[in-house]
Amino acid sequence: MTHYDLIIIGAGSGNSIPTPEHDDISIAIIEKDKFGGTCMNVGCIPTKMYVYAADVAHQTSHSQKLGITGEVTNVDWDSIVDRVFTNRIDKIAEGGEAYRRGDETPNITVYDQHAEFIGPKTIKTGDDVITGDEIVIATGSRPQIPSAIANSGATYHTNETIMRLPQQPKSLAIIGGGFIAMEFAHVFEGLGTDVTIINRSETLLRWLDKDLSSRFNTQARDRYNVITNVNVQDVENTANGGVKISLDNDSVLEADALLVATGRIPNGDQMNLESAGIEMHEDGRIKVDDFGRTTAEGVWALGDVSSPYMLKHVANAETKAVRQNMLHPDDMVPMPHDHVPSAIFTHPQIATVGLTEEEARAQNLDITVKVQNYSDVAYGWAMEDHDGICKLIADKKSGKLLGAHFYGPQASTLIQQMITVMAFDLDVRDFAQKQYWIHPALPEVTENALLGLEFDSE
Ligand SMILES: Cc1cc2nc3c(=O)[nH]c(=O)nc-3n(C[C@H](O)[C@H](O)[C@H](O)COP(=O)(O)OP(=O)(O)OC[C@H]3O[C@@H](n4cnc5c(N)ncnc54)[C@H](O)[C@@H]3O)c2cc1C
Ligand SMILES: NC(=O)c1ccc[n+]([C@@H]2O[C@H](COP(=O)([O-])OP(=O)(O)OC[C@H]3O[C@@H](n4cnc5c(N)ncnc54)[C@H](O)[C@@H]3O)[C@@H](O)[C@H]2O)c1
Repeated sequence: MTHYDLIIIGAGSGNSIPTPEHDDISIAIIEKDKFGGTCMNVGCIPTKMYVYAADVAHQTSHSQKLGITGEVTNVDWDSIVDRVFTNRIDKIAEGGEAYRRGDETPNITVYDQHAEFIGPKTIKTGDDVITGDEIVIATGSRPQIPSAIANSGATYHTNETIMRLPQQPKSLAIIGGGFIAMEFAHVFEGLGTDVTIINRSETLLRWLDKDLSSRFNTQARDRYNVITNVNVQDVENTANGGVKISLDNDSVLEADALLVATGRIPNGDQMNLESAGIEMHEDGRIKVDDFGRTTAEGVWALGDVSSPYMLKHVANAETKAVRQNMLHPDDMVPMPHDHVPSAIFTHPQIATVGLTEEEARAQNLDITVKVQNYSDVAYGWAMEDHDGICKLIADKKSGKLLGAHFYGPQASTLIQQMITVMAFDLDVRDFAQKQYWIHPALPEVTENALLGLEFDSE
C-alpha cells in the first residue's frame, strides 16, 4: 500500500490542482479515462469547435438579408472530426497525461484505473490500494439515460460519441430540451442534418427568462421538427442502421441516429463513498461545506461531482478555492457561487447571469426592467438582426443589477460587462454614464438598455 500526501481523483479540473507550491509533496492523480475530463474531451471545447463550423455554415446559407446569396455545397464531416479531435483535442489530452507521467513532475504518480474508496482515506484503483493525507474528489458527472432508452438495447449516442460518428447522419433525433440538446441541434442542422427535438415538457430551455425562452421556442420550431409533451416509450434499431422511436402519444418516428441529452448525474455514486464517511445529497452530489470540505476529514470535492452548477468556469473557480483552502487552512475562501453566469452556444447565442424577471418578481423585489432590441442600435442594423435582445433587471432604489440576459449574436461576449457589474457590485447608473461606449459597436445595445432602466431617484 503506497501512501501519498495528496490524492486527486479525476484529471479534468482536478489536474489543475498541483502548482509549483506542491512540488515538495507526493501526489497521486487517478484518471480512468482521458486527461482533460469532460470539458476538453467530450464537452465545452469540442462542442464549441463544432458550433463555430455550424455558425459559419448557417450564416453562409442565411445571408440573403444582406444581399448575399450563399450556399453550403459540401460539409466534409471527416475533416471536421479531424480538425477537432485528431489535430487538437486528442493531442492535448495525450500531452497532458504525458506531462504528469514525465520528468517535469517527478513527485506525481499517475494511476489509470477506476478509483473507489474501501475505507477512510483509502482508495482501491485497479490492483493498487493507496492512502492519502488529503484527497480531492473531482470525478465529474456522466450522461443520465432514461430507462426506456437504456433498457431498449437500441443504439443511442450521448455527447461522448456523437461528435465522432463515422459519418454525418442525414437525420438526427435529439431527446431533451436543455443545454446539450440545443447546442447539438444547432450543430447538426447547421451542417445540413434534419433535426427532430423530442422534449418531455412544452418549453425548450424552460428555465430561461420568459422573454428569451418564448423567442427561442418560436425560432426553434421554425428551424427544427419540435415535438413536445412526450416521453420515449421504446427505441429499436432498424434494418437500415437507423432507429425507430416510439413515443407515448402513439406516434413513431425514424432517424439515422439518436442523441440522448437528458441531464447528467454526478459520479460519486460509483465510488463507495459510504465506506469513507463521505455523504451525498439526495440528488447524488457529494455534500461539501462552503469551503469544499466533504463530511470526511481531509477529503475535498469540487466540480460536477459536488457543485450546484455543472459548468466548467465554476469547476475552475472551485478548483482554485479548494487549492487555496488545502494549502492555507487559516485563510480559507468560500466556494465562489455568487452571480454564476452561463451561455448556451446554440443559434442564436444565449447568455444569462442573475435573476430572471419571474424570479425577481417572485421575490417581491422592487425592480426596473428594460428590454432593448439589437435592431435599435446601429450594429444591429448592420447585421440586419430582428430577433436579438438585451434584457436587464435592476433594483429600482439601489441601482444594483439583479439580472442580465442576452439573446442574439455575441451574447456570450456581450454579457461579460454585466458579469463585471454584478461581481463588483457597481451602480448601473454610473456604469452607463461614466465610460465610453464605442460607436457603433454592438455593446451599444447594453448601453441603451442601461439608460432605459427607470430608477426611483430619477
Ligand atoms: C456536451 C457538453 C458541453 C459542455 N459545454 C460547456 C460549456 O460550454 N461551458 C461550460 O462552462 N461548461 C460546459 N459543460 C460542462 C463542463 O464540461 C463540466 O461542468 C466540467 O467539465 C466539469 O469538470 P469536472 O472537473 O468536475 O469533471 P470532469 O471534467 O468530467 O472530470 C472528471 C474526471 O474524472 C474521471 N473519473 C470519474 N470517475 C472516476 C473514478 N471513479 N476513478 C478515476 N477517475 C474517474 C473522469 O474520467 C473524468 O476525466 C459541458 C458539458 C457537456 C457534457
Ligand atoms: N454551454 C454550456 O455551458 C453547457 C453546454 C452543455 C452542457 N452544459 C452543462 O451540462 C449540463 C447537462 O446538460 P443537459 O443538456 O444534459 O442537461 P439540462 O439539465 O440542461 O437539460 C436536460 C433536459 O432533459 C430533459 N429531461 C430530463 N430527464 C428526462 C427524461 N427522463 N426524459 C425526457 N427528457 C428528460 C429536461 O426536461 C431538460 O430539457 C447542463 O445543465 C449544463 O450545466 C453546459
